[in-house]
Amino acid sequence: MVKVINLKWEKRLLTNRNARAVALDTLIRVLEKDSYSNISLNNELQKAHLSANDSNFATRIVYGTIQYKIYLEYQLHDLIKTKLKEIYLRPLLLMSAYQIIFMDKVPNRAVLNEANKLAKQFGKVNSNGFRIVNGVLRALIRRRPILPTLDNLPFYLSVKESVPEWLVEYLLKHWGAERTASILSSINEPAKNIVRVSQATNLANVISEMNQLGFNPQESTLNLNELIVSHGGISKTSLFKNGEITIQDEAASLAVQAFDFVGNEQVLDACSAPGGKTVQIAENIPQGNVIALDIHENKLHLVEQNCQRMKVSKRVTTKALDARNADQAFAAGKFDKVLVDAPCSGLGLIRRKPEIRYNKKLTDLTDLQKIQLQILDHVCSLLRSGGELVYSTCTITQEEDEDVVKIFLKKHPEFELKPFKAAKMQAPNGMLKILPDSYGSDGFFISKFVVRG
Ligand SMILES: C[S@@+](CC[C@H](N)C(=O)[O-])C[C@H]1O[C@@H](n2cnc3c(N)ncnc32)[C@H](O)[C@@H]1O
Repeated sequence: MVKVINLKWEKRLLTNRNARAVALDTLIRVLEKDSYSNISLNNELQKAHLSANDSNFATRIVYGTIQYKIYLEYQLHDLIKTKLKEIYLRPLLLMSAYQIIFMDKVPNRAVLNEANKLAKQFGKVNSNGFRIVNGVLRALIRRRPILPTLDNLPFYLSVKESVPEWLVEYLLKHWGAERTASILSSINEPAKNIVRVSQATNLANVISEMNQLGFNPQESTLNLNELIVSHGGISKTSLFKNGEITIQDEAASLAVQAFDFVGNEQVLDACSAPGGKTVQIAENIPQGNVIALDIHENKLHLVEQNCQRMKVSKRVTTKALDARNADQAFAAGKFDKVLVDAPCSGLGLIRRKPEIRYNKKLTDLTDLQKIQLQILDHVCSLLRSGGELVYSTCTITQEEDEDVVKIFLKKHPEFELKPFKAAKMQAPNGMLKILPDSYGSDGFFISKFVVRG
């Protein structure tokens, strides 16, 4: 494999070795102990006190290794001739393979040297782990990356895009070979840095300030108040701290825009944490109120923090409640609008959260469908006649999206789908599905209902 070697990078990497140890510690937790990547990485970064560059380097190794786990395992599989007994070995081989194959600026000999040292540091006394690591990585460097043959398309795509085979088969069944390949390659692209500008703020002023700060904001294709910025770090700006902008995907924010607001409504946000859409609803109803539920009491402080920062707290009340009990807690017909942004498989978010792909299985889709339908069953009576119900998910599966709509309508013939316009998007049949390759946004589903007149 030919790599362009940047000597400045090499020197920096060799003098700052801790980044890789942080990455390895994190990956041991995530890959061998099923911990969450963001929590484990934050904990390890906090302990290590790395420079900003080294933190970025460790972060890239962790997320890249997780993102390409299946692909990397395939590269290493026939090079590993012995049982990997020590817990650090598999994560170390995977993260080293990631650097060799994907990080062009990192010289292979730096990867080898550092892997060697980490093997000695993490291995037991008298362990021969460093020899295994050395042998496998040298063999990998000699050989080019490989892929399975195309004869078995699901397996080929599973390895190539590092997505479990069941999910590839699912996509193939629903969208065919060409679209599946497009969806899969798009979810491995870097996620956009995207912000939503508060409706209480002047968009032109925000754009001008972002330009001054070097964020080079660009218009979103989907949405009016969303801006794509050139790089991360926006949450450190005063625009963010003062509640003029928030971080919200351009497809996700369409769900609230599917409502036709008057401005004084009573709204129920049935599944609200961390509160992105609660804030957005509150911005639309200067004389109204939102009740924001979540089953997990410990997540409600995120909703409250978000509302406070975005200066809409006065119009929001949070309440820990299983939405499946909402019809016992509130009077029938109390609300003008109800949003069910349901718990779901989250498969529309794979680009942002690479491990989602490994945590889900086919049966989850129907298990989640049951919960989604139960929530809808128990909130729909809370809507006043003429009120609007929006059901949305951050997934793209038929079971959790169109099938939920179909089953709900069958059980509740008093409801019908309502065509809607949300920012730059139209949903003439009352449903809008955005696949991750359509606009480079999250995959998202929105449906809107009204009580039949
Ligand atoms: C997709 S997230 C909501 C995201 C949120 N609407 C936003 O825009 O920030 C789904 C939320 O539903 C909550 N949840 C799951 N089951 C629930 C239930 N039975 N009742 C209420 N909330 C539930 C989860 O804790 C999670 O916070």
